[in-house]
Amino acid sequence: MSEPVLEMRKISVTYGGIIPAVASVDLKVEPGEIVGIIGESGSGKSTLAHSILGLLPKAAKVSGERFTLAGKDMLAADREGLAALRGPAGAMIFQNPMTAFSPIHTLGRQLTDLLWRDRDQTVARKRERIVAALRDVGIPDPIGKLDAYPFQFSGGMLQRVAIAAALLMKPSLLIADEPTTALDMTMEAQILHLMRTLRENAGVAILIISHHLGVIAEICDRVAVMYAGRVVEEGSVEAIFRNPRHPYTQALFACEPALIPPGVTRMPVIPGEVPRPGGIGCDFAGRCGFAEDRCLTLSPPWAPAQADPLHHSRCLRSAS
Ligand SMILES: Nc1ncnc2c1ncn2[C@@H]1O[C@H](COP(=O)(O)OP(=O)(O)OP(=O)(O)O)[C@@H](O)[C@H]1O
Repeated sequence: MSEPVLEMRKISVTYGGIIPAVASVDLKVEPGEIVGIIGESGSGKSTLAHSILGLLPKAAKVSGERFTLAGKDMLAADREGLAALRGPAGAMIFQNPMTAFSPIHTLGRQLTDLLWRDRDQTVARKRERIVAALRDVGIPDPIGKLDAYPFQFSGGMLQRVAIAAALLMKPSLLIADEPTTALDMTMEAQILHLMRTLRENAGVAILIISHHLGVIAEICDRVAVMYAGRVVEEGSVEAIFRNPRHPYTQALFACEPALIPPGVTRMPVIPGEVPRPGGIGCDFAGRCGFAEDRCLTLSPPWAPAQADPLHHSRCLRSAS
């Protein structure tokens, strides 16, 4: 079996203090796999994504047992080493594609700059690669677009260019942080279709973060649910959506507008706020409708579901 593109074992991240924003996370992404991360605001999704690409602020500390990206040891790498891995090992696309580009340079210039590593290639060869990448993501008249500026594109078209930019560097892992949140539904469907095509044609693995459960259900093979810096449930997309086991995952689904039954007129919310991790017992106990006394004092184990050993959750009720 081939090596995972990403492997994190007991990885924690702090922003300088002692309370972790990401706490002892285990996560694997296999080649060509699409893995989704869901969770409320503040649950640590972006911190996790930024740790993979060495994009955390200087004061942040990453620790744990094992952290590899495309076979490279991320725990052993210094800031320069992590920066060197950005591009060839992992690349990221963001919610707002406008922020990914400089407003004052043409796309041709900005995409050529990304190929600085390929010093032995002529300008003409780089141009050919850029035009091919833009064509691959469905940009019409790619040669004509090289002299255009970012503001001349719609949000959806610019997100396509951002994906082309990421793929130009042939990354093993593409990280997409809310890639369709700023787009309308038609554009969203096109971008999701594009990402699936890229996985099929280029074999790129994708880690996608989204608040939008419909996006996750549509595109992912596997899903990890984050709460207070931890992964509290993980399994195939079918397992998570058909049979969510953790009360937090169930609560997230109960708040998803598309899944609310007809006749319910008030939008449900999960009461309370995401706590900082590291307390005693289960981090969700204070907000959980099923909490028992033991949930306040015992740490829930990471336990597989009886019917599906690849579906895990971190809850005393589902473990017993
Ligand atoms: N630069 C930072 N310095 C200090 N703390 C931070 C920093 N960035 C994030 N945090 C804290 O880390 C925790 C996790 O935040 P993070 O942004 O990773 O969550 P998230 O799930 O991505 O949320 P959102 O969906 O709103 O982006 C939060 O408590 C947040 O306040």
